[in-house]
Amino acid sequence: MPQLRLALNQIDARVGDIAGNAESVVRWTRHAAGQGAHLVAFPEMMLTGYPVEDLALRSSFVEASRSALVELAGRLADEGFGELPVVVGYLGRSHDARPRLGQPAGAPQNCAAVLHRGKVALRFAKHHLPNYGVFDEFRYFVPGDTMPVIRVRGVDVALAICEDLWQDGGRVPGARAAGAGLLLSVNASPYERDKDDTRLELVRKRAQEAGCTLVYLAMVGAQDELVFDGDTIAVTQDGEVIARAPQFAEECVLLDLDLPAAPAEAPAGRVADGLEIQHVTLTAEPVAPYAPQFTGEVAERLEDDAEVYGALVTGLRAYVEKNGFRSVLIGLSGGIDSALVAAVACDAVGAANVYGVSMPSAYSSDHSRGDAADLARRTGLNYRTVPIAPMFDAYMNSLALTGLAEENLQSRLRGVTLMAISNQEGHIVLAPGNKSELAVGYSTLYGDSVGAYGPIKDVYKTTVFRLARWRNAAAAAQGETPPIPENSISKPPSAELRPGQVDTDSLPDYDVLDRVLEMYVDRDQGRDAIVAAGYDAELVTRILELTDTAEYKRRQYPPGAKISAKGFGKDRRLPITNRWREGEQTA
Ligand SMILES: Nc1ncnc2c1ncn2[C@@H]1O[C@H](COP(=O)(O)OP(=O)(O)OC[C@H]2O[C@@H]([n+]3cccc(C(=O)O)c3)[C@H](O)[C@@H]2O)[C@@H](O)[C@H]1O
Ligand SMILES: Nc1ncnc2c1ncn2[C@@H]1O[C@H](COP(=O)(O)OP(=O)(O)OP(=O)(O)O)[C@@H](O)[C@H]1O
Ligand SMILES: NC(=O)CC[C@H](N)C(=O)O
Repeated sequence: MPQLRLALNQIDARVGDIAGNAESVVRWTRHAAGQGAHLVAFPEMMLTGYPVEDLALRSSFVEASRSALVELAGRLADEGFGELPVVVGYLGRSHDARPRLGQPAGAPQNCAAVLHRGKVALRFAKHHLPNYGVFDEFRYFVPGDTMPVIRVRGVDVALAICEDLWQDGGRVPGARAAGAGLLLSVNASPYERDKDDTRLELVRKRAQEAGCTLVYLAMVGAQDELVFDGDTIAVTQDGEVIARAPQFAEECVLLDLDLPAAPAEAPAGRVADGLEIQHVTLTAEPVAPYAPQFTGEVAERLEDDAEVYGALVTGLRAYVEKNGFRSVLIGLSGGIDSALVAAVACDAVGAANVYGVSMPSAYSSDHSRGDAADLARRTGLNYRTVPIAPMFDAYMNSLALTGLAEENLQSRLRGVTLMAISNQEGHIVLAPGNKSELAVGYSTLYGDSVGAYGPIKDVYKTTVFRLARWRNAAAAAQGETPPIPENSISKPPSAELRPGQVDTDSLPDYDVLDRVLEMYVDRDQGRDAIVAAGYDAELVTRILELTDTAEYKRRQYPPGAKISAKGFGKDRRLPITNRWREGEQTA
């Protein structure tokens, strides 16, 4: 039986940094070559990063990606890796896979190529384009119409790109029809809670359908709101997991596989969905001395809270680093939200790069100030106090505000103070709002909602509590100081904008609120369905109305890591100006 050593590079790419990403490909290929790999693979759109959004519509960017691919092929050969086939994702054009003489280069495509002996040996494009949730690929790309198969050391390897596995038809049955011995899919699949279980089931099912071993190579890292959790998987055609990479970590997964020999005659013709087989034999590679060594490791899965927390850390770290910052700034109230954000920030960029500011007003309780200072001591973040009372008094002398206007002024003075320190010292401001608050508009525009990035904007308040407890327990289990003061977790949440204020003055208990919001926001259920699930009709109407009328606030909120199936970003697009009110039509 022929044997292949695969090098599956579960790595990050930076959107728009074509030269830097090409450099990564060279560096990781060098490592793979040193490990005796026979076939090297990189994630979907490795060369450009993913998703490139409207950059795909700009010719200069598409052409830069296409020419970088050709240069990269030459560079790999110059560096001595020419005999090693390298599969790399890039942004291409519709005629790349099948050039048509005398015709323009065509529409943008989500492509991958096999680089070998200094040349682009094969190019192909994603056949199934995702166009739901956060994906808009019909806006940018036209689908690929070939079934790519490469023969490497006597094994026929069929190739696919991400969504090609998620939809029926196309490349999975195509791989079976082409008689492939291995199906290799390169991916950039954004994180959502529990998606690893869905992916595993999918990959198992598709391996059975393809009738061969299936290798699913994932991207890791983050881009704006999307987190890529890794989770590279290899399964046999019976669905047995033979390798699984760790979550949230860059890694070259080396895997030795015994695979069926390809038939003497290369497959040809059309297969599922009319895909035309594009077969390339990568001949005459020297057969290096080979002994199976990497039989596959199955990394332990993180439990649910650890996984969500890992996603928040990965998302924030990538945002800070990829945008050229080193440090972050947070208003510390002593409450749970800012405390969790601070803990995530310390894990993401190191406590030495986290700056916290306590900004007490006349209504700030002693325990709040004490809890903020305690958080700073526990984590080691940089801490200072800037009282807002003198600024508040100056405004009040000029404006004589009352009620909500007076309350919100405190929040806005804190926002201005944070942005002023950000400008002066170069830290980016983190907005501490959670998903429950964002849903019902429980935050002050240009006040506590200022910031560059909202690390917990897709985390419901009940999960905020759970994650805080989990993070403290994880620290205690390792003999470290738990970062979050117990008092920040146990006291009733309060905005402290007027004497004795608590969140439950304006909102239902978070347990109830979050369950209703999950039905409305995450599952798009209507008022009647939610009431039928056993919730008070009046309460449901109020929560839904608050949610509908807060769209304008959400649109002005900073980006932040998506951890749910439906975050307040590209996943949920609603009109701001919108007269539709759930339930009114049945009243
Ligand atoms: N459809 C629409 N499109 C565009 N703008 C719209 C709008 N509707 C109102 N607006 C504007 O929005 C303004 C109202 O929004 P905004 O100024 O935010 O004020 P508002 O939402 O009225 O008040 C802020 C709420 O957040 C609560 N809160 C909770 C937790 C923390 C904090 C904190 O600050 O630390 C605050 C606070 O207790 C209060 O209930 C209006 O004055 C109007 O200018
Ligand atoms: N006294 C304060 N000093 C510094 N920042 C503050 C202060 N009060 C409020 N903030 C900022 O405004 C944000 C919103 O306040 P809010 O009370 O909603 O959240 P929290 O205090 O973190 O959590 P909780 O809702 O559990 O009290 C805080 O997270 C914090 O960033
Ligand atoms: N990049 C892609 O094609 C991703 C789509 C796929 N359904 C996923 O979420 O994993």
